[in-house]
Amino acid sequence: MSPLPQDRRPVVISGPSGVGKGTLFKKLFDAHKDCFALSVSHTTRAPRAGEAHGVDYFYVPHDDFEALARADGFVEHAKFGSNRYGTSKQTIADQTAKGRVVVLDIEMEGVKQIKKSGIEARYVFIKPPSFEELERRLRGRGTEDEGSIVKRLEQARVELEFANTPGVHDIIIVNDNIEKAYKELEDFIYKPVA
Ligand SMILES: Nc1ncnc2c1ncn2[C@@H]1O[C@H](COP(=O)(O)OP(=O)(O)OP(=O)(O)O)[C@@H](O)[C@H]1O
Repeated sequence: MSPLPQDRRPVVISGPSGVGKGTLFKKLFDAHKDCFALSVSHTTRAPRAGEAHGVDYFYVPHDDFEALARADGFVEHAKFGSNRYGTSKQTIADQTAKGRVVVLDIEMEGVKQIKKSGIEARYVFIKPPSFEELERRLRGRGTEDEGSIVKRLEQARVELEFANTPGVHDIIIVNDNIEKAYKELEDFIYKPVA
């Protein structure tokens, strides 16, 4: 079995949509079986076909979500459209208790909230080699309609600007060559604790 990283703090991975976050953490999970757990978020939206409770999301009624938010049960939460999304403190604690290092795939506002919450975590930002390449990947993935692509690219500009703020992230990895980017991510996560 692959060893756990010495540093057990949750790893927060952010970066613009289409930059390759999912591709990178899937490689990490495949290479190190049973070492990591992707944090499952809570949401008030209805499950889509093929999605499962506890796997893709924890699907909860609006009232339950609000109650948990009031009880300070989330490390970060946000509203997209009419639905709420959030990462519960309990989910992180449960996975950590199982001996896994929790990986959070989170957008910029969530990163800001986690930083404010004072929770111990490591922050990784994945950057595209260029804006044009990001657009090519988003289009190439074929999952988004034109409106969604335009929105994601606008948001990408904001996120890339935010990532320039000194001290926000512990490492910024340019995902140009996937193997090279993966190696950088793995080296960072497995860096011995000083
Ligand atoms: N280094 C790379 N070179 C070329 N293509 C890549 C590279 N890394 C990822 N891709 C491709 O780019 C597309 C977007 O990758 P992925 O879905 O992992 O992005 P993401 O950051 O997780 O996006 P989202 O935030 O929308 O979930 C995919 O089609 C993926 O195969």
